[in-house]
Amino acid sequence: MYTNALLTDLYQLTMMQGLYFEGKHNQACVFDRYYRHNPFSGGYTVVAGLDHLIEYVKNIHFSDDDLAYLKSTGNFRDEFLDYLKNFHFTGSIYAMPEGTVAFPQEVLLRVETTKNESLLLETCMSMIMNHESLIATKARRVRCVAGTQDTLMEFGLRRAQGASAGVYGARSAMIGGFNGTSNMLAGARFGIPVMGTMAHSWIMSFPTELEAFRCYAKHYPNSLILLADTYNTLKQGVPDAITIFQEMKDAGTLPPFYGIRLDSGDLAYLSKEAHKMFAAAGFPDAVIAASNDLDENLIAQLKLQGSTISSWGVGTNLITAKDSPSMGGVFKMAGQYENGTFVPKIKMSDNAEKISNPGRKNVLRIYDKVTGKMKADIIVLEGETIDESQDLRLSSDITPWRFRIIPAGSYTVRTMLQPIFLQGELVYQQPTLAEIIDYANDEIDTLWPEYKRLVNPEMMWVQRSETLSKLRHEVLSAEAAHFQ
Ligand SMILES: Nc1ncnc2c1ncn2[C@@H]1O[C@H](COP(=O)(O)OP(=O)(O)OP(=O)(O)O)[C@@H](O)[C@H]1O
Ligand SMILES: O=P(O)(O)OC[C@H]1O[C@H](OP(=O)(O)OP(=O)(O)O)[C@H](O)[C@@H]1O
Ligand SMILES: O=C(O)c1cccnc1
Repeated sequence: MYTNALLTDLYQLTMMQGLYFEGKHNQACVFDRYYRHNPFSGGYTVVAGLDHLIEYVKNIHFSDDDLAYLKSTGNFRDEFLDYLKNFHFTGSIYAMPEGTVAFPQEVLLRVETTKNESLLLETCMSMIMNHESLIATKARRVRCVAGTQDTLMEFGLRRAQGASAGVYGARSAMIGGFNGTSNMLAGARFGIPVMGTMAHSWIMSFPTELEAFRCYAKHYPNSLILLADTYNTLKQGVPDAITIFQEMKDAGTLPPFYGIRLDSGDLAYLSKEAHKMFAAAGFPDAVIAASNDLDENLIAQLKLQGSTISSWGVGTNLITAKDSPSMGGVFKMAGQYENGTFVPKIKMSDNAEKISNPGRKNVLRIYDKVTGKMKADIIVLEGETIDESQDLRLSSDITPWRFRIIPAGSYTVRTMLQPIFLQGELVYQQPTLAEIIDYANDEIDTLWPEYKRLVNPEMMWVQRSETLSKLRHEVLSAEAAHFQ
């Protein structure tokens, strides 16, 4: 059987073989994972994918079939393939927990291990974390406009780009604040509440819509969301739903949660009219659910238009992150050990934004002590601390004339990267999905609304510490000296 060790790019394996024959494969090094722009032109990213990444790292090894395939490509020598037989992860990983809100340029995850292990991890790690963080962020944007009371149902499996995207996307949607999914495999694997209504095919399978509704109510009297738009929503769907609700009310079987789903037409208008009709018939608490290519922008629009929808099915636009379909997280080397000494490394670029930060780093998050809201993130060298009893000066090394003083005693500091693996051992107590969801909900509350708005959000202040700026300047100058 092939394993996920092959879930990588050819060049990682050819570089690994090259380093192996050069005797450099076990050279210790440090890699950082970070990204440069928030997806959806938003103000934040919700970190997700760590659980999946841990499974991948724990299990990484080459099977006989993997090795036979590598040999068959003609690129790899027997001695290297023998070395791969015992390959496993021996290093350390530090990461922001799932559900954390994060910002461009900051280290989301740091890997300290051998060169070859770092190379092998890069592709799959990036794939997992880019995808899951993207979907969690999209879901959070939807939750932010839906408010805390509305129900959000993830309906995207049929439009997902493959099984993995559907299943892990459903889990990420939960981290982003959804209430449940229609995806049964995600429900089974992650314990996510499964939710759903019915398809148009159910309605079309009966001589009349009324019979379709009545039959559904007979089999599922406790979860009764009737799809009301198959023929004519206001002239037939809603009146038929009222007939069924009345029959159940008369029989004393009307469940506490009942209503309709709209899947076409003007959702604002139809929901308002349907609500009026339900209220007039004595069913003011009938739930109105809606779907149809929804996303955070449409939901915000529908709310502005006074829709009475309180349950939203969101599929395609969420599961494919349609308006921002990839997250550009990268994995860059920040340094390596040469003859026992750590040598910080930098990736140069003509584009200043793309020049990487050297060294072993962490992120310190500054919160207002009274409000608990986030004020800034400072990318520091590992081990750097901030004394909360001193004034804190926030200023960027790019625009040093712009600065802000945070008075002593008015702020708290939190270290963002937590140890996940140490010397190959998993040391992280993996939270349950329910715990991650609670944490993610608390995390988003640390942002003022200005950072969460859909359009032109405020950008979180992220800066390098003075020590890191100095190191970066030194490494940059030393590199530049080579070609002067
Ligand atoms: N009041 C509204 N304001 C803004 N957008 C809306 C409103 N009502 C619906 N929409 C959105 O408009 C898009 C198109 O809706 P429309 O009803 O034309 O869909 P449709 O799938 O073409 O309908 P049908 O299934 O009847 O062909 C959908 O994304 C839908 O969510
Ligand atoms: O619109 P999305 O956000 O992608 O949400 C999922 C969509 O999937 C279903 O439609 P589909 O036409 O596939 O099947 P149906 O016959 O059940 O409506 C459902 O009715 C939603 O419209
Ligand atoms: O249960 C539903 O209503 C549902 C599930 C998947 C896709 N669309 C709708």
